[in-house]
Amino acid sequence: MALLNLSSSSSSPSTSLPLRAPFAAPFPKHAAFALRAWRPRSNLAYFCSSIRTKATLTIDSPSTGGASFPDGPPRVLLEVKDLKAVVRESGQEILRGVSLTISEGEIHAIMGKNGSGKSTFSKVLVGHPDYEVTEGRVLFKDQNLLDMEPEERSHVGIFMSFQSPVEIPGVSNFDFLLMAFNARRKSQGLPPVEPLEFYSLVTPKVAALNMNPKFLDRNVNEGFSGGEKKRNEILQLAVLQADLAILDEIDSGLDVDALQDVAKAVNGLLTPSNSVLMITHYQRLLDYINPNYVHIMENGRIIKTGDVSLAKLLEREGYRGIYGA
Ligand SMILES: Nc1ncnc2c1ncn2[C@@H]1O[C@H](COP(=O)(O)OP(=O)(O)OP(=O)(O)O)[C@@H](O)[C@H]1O
Repeated sequence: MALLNLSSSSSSPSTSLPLRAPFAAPFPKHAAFALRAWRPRSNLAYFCSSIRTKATLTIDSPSTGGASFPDGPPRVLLEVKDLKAVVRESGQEILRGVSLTISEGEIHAIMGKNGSGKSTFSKVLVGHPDYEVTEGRVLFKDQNLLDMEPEERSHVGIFMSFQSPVEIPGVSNFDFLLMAFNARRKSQGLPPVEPLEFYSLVTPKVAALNMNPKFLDRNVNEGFSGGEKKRNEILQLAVLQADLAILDEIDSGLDVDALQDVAKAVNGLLTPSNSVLMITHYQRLLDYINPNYVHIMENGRIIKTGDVSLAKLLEREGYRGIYGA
């Protein structure tokens, strides 16, 4: 069992958290879950705008037409087939057969009315305990994701930014990031980094997000405004990185400047081999993070897939326009 050291208010470790124990104290259930859903990667990320022009051969979308791949088609990262899931407690079916394929270097956006199942889908992907998968399959890098514990999912490369990031009283942002970063290193057989070295690693990322460095000393999300929480989520992603970043409404609660900072940071993390799945209600985010594919979810299924013009149609005409299209 991996043991992580946490301090309550400074960067010097003092208490231990058993990472593998499900939702172990002292973190609230969802905080521990969130921690385990992260997967950092040690290589330096770099921006490659060319990924936005890549297309996949596996999704029926207008933007695949005529695509050619001199180096071969991009590798499929995530393949979801006929995924059905219920709320564990009540048995209520929420996902009713979701199918979606994401290849390396692609940005996918999921849009849909309130309650259509978008967040549930993303939470099921990271193994949220509130839901039980009843049918379907999910392969991530050719491995059966559904067989994995949430922690393993983070180790194989999935990060999720939650719609409502949790507060973790008594744990500083810096300690939390360091702990998560070192947990990942441990899973890769690497030695932990010391706080001083980590400080040099994290401060440029804080600056890139236009965050006040004082946020590193504050307890995780405690007293943060909605927008500050969202920036903080992206800081976590920037530090930990992932092969697949699932971003659930990162644009909600952001002012115009914050939206640009966050979008810039996300764009800066993209490489030809990683991917983003973002959930959003609004076209404005897609102006900054340009998706290859836009999916519309309705009643627990993806009912339409297209390019960014689908989001523009939605903005113009609402869901009536989509259903009639
Ligand atoms: N743990 C749960 N217990 C009971 N109902 C749930 C649970 N999780 C999801 N649901 C229900 O499933 C439906 C889909 O919820 P979900 O949060 O996935 O929707 P969404 O598309 O993300 O909505 P929004 O755009 O409003 O965020 C909703 O009716 C919601 O109430």
